[in-house]
Amino acid sequence: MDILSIDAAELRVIEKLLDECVDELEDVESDSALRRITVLAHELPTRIRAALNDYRLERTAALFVISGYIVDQDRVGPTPKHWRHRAEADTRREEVLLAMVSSLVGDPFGWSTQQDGRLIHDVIPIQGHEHEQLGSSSETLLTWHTEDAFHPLRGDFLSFLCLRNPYAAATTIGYVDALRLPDATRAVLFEDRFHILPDNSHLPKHNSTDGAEVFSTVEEMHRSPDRVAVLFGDPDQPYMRADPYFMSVDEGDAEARDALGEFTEQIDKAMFDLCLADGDIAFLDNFRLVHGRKPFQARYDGTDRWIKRINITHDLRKSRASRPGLANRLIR
Ligand SMILES: NC(=[NH2+])NCCC[C@H](N)C(=O)O
Ligand SMILES: O=C(O)CCC(=O)C(=O)O
Ligand SMILES: [Fe+2]
Repeated sequence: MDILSIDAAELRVIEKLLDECVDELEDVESDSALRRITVLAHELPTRIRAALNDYRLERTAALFVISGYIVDQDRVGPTPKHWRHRAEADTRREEVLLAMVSSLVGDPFGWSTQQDGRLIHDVIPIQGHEHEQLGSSSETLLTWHTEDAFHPLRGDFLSFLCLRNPYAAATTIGYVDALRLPDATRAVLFEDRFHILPDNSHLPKHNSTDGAEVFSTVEEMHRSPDRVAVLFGDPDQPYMRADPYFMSVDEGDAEARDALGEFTEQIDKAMFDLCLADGDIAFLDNFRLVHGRKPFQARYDGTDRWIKRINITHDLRKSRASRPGLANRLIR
């Protein structure tokens, strides 16, 4: 992992930039706000812009953390009980900051099938979800995964801004570099022999969006998932795509099953903890690492862990046919 600690002078530049623009950017997720934020990001301190450019080009570790931003806990207010209630909180400043740094790595996008089509997600524990395989779970291990592994248009990167994490609940991280696989196993993982089902966050029951129409693509992926590869790209320095909890192989394909088992075991062994603290901004390379979250005890009293999350793509054009318009960042 690489870390950049914001120094006092840099923090002043960031705060001033936010002071000047946050009030005018009423709807952070609107097309006009996102375009303005992308331009304003070029006024961030040079060291941050340089580090994010190196990160975007994979010259640094797959996990990159910027620490030292200070969250005004009083202004932000209590952690909402559900992401649907996010409007009750005043987190526009943090959303603008996260969108700004994210735009230096690529372009933020979202899914019309996730969190009611919000571009900036809230990762908070939700009562009743304790044991679900969802970001809103708590008491159960959130098994490691590539974010939106099932989808060919999944993000290149993910960004998190931690608003609070009072009990230091751990995000887990596993690097693709940790793999030491025999050539034969590696070769199998490079072949299109694996199914990945859509994870539960894309189900209609975890959205309040009216009309099932936006879910039809994901439902089709559920009915007949494509066969995909776990490893791809350079044979010696591959990228990965996996979410074992939602994966299977064709019946009778013992070779693929064993290769997936070996892969999963090695990643399991190499996983390490990342305990995000207030104000930490983390970038996760969705091609070079997998991530999950350890169990924790939620409080539901307004003091719970709260992370803002954005999906980032290198290339919005790839999803153009799956978005209703140029100005719309939501894939359906
Ligand atoms: N292995 C898994 N649990 N995968 C699903 C991950 C959770 C999902 N990304 C969410 O936002 O809720
Ligand atoms: O809570 C975390 O640290 C990670 C959550 C996550 O991976 C998810 O919601 O997909
Ligand atoms: Fe995730």
